Amino acid sequence: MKRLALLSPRQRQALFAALLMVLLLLPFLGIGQANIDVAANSCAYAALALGLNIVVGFTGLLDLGYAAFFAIGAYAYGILNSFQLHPHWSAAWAPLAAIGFVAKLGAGAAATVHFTFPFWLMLPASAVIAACFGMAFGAPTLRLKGDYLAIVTLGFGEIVPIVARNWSSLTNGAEGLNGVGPPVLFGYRFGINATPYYYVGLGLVLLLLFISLRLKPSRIGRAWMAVREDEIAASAMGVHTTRLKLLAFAMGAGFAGMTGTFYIAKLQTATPDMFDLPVSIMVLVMIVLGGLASVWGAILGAVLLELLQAWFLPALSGWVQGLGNAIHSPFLQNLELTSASELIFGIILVTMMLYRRDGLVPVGRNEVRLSYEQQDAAVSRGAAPAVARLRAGLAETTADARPAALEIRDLTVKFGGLTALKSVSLDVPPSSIVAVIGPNGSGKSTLFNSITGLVKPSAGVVRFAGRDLLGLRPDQVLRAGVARTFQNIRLFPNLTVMENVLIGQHTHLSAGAAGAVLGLPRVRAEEREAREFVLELLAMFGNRLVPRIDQGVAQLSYANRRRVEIARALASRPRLLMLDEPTAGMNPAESIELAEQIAAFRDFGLTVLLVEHKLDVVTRLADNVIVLNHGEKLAEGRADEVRRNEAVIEAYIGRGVVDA
Ligand SMILES: Nc1ncnc2c1ncn2[C@@H]1O[C@H](COP(=O)(O)OP(=O)(O)OP(=O)(O)O)[C@@H](O)[C@H]1O
Repeated sequence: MKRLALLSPRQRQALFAALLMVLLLLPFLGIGQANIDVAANSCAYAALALGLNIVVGFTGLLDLGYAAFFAIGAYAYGILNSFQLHPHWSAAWAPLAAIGFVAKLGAGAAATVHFTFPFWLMLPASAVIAACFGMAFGAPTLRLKGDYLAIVTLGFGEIVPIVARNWSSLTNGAEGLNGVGPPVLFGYRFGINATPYYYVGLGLVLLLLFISLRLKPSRIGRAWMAVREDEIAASAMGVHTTRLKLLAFAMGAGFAGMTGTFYIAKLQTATPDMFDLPVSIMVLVMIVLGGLASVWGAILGAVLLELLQAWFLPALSGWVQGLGNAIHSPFLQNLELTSASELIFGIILVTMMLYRRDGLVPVGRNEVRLSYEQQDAAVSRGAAPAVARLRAGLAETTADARPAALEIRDLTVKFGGLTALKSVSLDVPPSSIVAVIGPNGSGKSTLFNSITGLVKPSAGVVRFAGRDLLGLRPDQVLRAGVARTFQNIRLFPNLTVMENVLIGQHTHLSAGAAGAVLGLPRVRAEEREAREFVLELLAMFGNRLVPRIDQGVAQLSYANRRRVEIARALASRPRLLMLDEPTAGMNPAESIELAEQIAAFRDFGLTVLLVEHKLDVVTRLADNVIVLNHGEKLAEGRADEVRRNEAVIEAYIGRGVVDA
């Protein structure tokens, strides 16, 4: 797999073309109908895996009831192209009959309607129907996280087959739908020959593969991954997390719905047990085996599991039974491993978790080897292009808005019985730097969280540029022009430096899922420009980050991670930048370097609110300092005044520091 990653894009394209050629010629290679059928089933599983990969792999939503959407797509087609529903014929049906969606069976008063909705129409229609169910189901449940979401989806996955089993008038209950019509293409009726189904399945996989590959590096794909990596940070960077989760859920459901239609058309029957829990688990195992979030991995996992079930398990049963005959063991003679697939899934899951968590085709990060020169820090202060663009962004937003002043009045935050902030008021004038200092637990982070919508204050007013921020979601606060960093660094650890900073531009980019899939020129131009801006922003830190642009942020030094977080916040082109202990973990030289960069931000018009423990940094930077203690404002003034304040010395600075 590593070798594959090393291939140039051209070599990869050639490899893909060769593979595609083999796949297209597969039915002519004399492999037999049974194996072509296995190949067609592999396509169905691969399509399912690609859909679940969007939900679980890209967005990190553990969905254990995915087969429900597969069932919905299957029954949608099955019901609308079979004899299951046969209402009495009336003239009202005539228009549908004219376009071939229904047929009249019998004559006179006994005539009934035979539903014959075409497969080719139902393929996209099922995607839409399943996606609608996905949204209806997701809207109330996607607020849940992790295990809770898994349990709710598990329930949904159980409910759908139960409904199918019991709503006999619609689904024919446990007996299942019979006589589901096969696809008809230009008068050719597919029948039971596996070959045409294989080609349809292959087409479906190619379509879904294309969509997945286009979405993954797009604005939407990045936002999904941001949600997966750190929902709070994603939201603070402007991602409307609920909407994106819903989109992922709907899209995954749509993929499954389409596959359901394909699968049922191929089998020409649908029974509820085809959509039970083991199917959801099987698809999950496929993407874990392939590598979560890995598009090619999902396909590989699906093919391997189908081959395992179709070839390996029957062969294994034969070997074991043969062994049973040889040693006269009735237990082994009767052992049927073909039905033991769930046991095998379990073994695969456990083995993957123990030995290869990233799956067979891990989502690789380039290991960037830096030259000696690149590793040697060349410090820069305020790279001109980024500054120019940030300044232009500020001018744009300030043109019709009021000055970027932050006003906080009587802000009170309570956590149960603990009052973290007591009636705190402060002002951050436009284009100034205000620092908040205070001992641990004095409420500094709570202040930041209240401003950015992460904590709900019990009373008070937070107004920025004349707009009330209280009650807004974190992404709305970002849209209002307020970006922040976190005390404990909340980057998206499995994404690269470039991807992290690109996510900062989420609200400034407009590409939706459709635009990204279609590769519209507007979207491509926007993406190119966004990447350029990232490079410009990173250049603000000299060569500390530029050579590391494709590195996963988890590999960066602590100080560099802080810089990426600042760049990510700046990427949103804020008017107020809130930095929570930006120099924590940096040595004195690095702290001063960063302090000068922050000063440069103010110089080009940004308003900065800063939490900082290093008093020399505060003194160097802050126009005004606010001291918090036990959630209350203890003092306020210029840094030198505050440093001499007796109460501040007592509560925070300590006499030793001042005397020294
Ligand atoms: N989500 C929460 N639930 C309950 N208590 C909280 C919560 N967040 C903060 N607190 C409490 O509120 C008080 C203020 O915490 P906060 O993190 O704002 O302090 P801080 O000044 O940022 O401290 P530090 O410098 O250690 O980060 C502390 O007593 C803390 O334990």
